[in-house]
Amino acid sequence: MSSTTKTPPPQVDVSKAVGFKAPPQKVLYNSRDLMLYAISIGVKQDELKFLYENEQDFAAFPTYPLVLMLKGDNHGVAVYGGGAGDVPGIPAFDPNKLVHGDQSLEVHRLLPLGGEFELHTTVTGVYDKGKGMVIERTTKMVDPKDPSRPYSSMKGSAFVRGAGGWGGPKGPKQNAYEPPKDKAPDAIHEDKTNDDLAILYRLSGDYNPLHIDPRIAPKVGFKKPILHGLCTYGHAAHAILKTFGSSDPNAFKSITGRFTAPVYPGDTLVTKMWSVPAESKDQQKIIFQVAAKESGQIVINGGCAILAASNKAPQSKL
Ligand SMILES: CCCCCCC[C@@H](O)CC(=O)SCCNC(=O)CCNC(=O)[C@H](O)C(C)(C)COP(=O)(O)OP(=O)(O)OC[C@H]1O[C@@H](n2cnc3c(N)ncnc32)[C@H](O)[C@@H]1OP(=O)(O)O
Repeated sequence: MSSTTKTPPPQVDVSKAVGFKAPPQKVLYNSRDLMLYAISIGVKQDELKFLYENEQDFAAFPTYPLVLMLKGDNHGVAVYGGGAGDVPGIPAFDPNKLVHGDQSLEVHRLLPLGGEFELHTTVTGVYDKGKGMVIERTTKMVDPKDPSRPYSSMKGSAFVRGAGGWGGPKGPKQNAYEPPKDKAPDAIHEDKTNDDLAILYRLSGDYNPLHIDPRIAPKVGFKKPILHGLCTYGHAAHAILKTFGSSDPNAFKSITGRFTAPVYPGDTLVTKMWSVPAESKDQQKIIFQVAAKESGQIVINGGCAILAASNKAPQSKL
């Protein structure tokens, strides 16, 4: 006879978890990794600089460092935000219940075309959201020979569904960027994704089975494997840089956004962009949202990117 028992809330010790510094994580990549990433975030042959190593201005797409946090082939398997019990004070949990929550990236220096680097990561927040637990990490990508000048800073959160209710802090409210009221987007970029996109994107290094294994996704409430959040995020970053930054990697300064609903491979990603006054005259500030056309759901909300100012008109102004 079967009986249903409610899973007890996890025993979380915030004081042990927050401030925990993970051991430096060695990461490496080469130009092939950069090209694979670029093609899987929707870059096409009209921007060969991200796809062809013989182009004079061949460059890394600026959001590439985000991939490194989850690049599995450095470890055999990637560590999904603490699921393996690698963070003191957070008991191991089912990694399939984890989804990517929020993400931001700040670019400090142009990325080299390859090499060996280190990620220095600190757990900066653990929150009880009732329906789930949020684990926030802040990571710097550095050259170990020159760690005082990081290439980028990244803050990301993992949302562990069903792991809330342990009486912990709720955390700060999201600093959500809202599109200006009553103003149509300045540009809209549509990307029809391929049904097999998650299978391609995972080769960048995030081998999470949630994105490929049809036996796992339904067990955790998805009708089929979902797309990697960072793949959708890359599509948005690409739409923004292409439209407002003339595809110049030097123009990309920062990006932030929250994953609000799952994307299924094959969905059409619709990135709406609003150019709003920036804090400095050297910058452009772009508020953005991404929706999946098929479900009609907003899949990235509260988005904002900062680019260097440009005197060129947006490429696909409506
Ligand atoms: C460094 C990080 C590394 C992470 C590793 C990632 C590995 C990858 O392989 C995994 C992935 O790529 S998964 C794919 C991308 N992510 C998704 O698809 C998630 C989509 N979002 C959802 O499903 C829901 O918003 C959901 C489920 C997230 C929340 O929905 P609900 O349960 O309905 O919650 P809601 O009622 O809307 O809000 C409750 C409280 O939670 C906060 N919150 C909501 N969405 C959040 C999110 N996305 N991130 C962080 N916090 C979030 C709300 O603010 C609310 O809290 P409060 O009351 O304090 O405001």
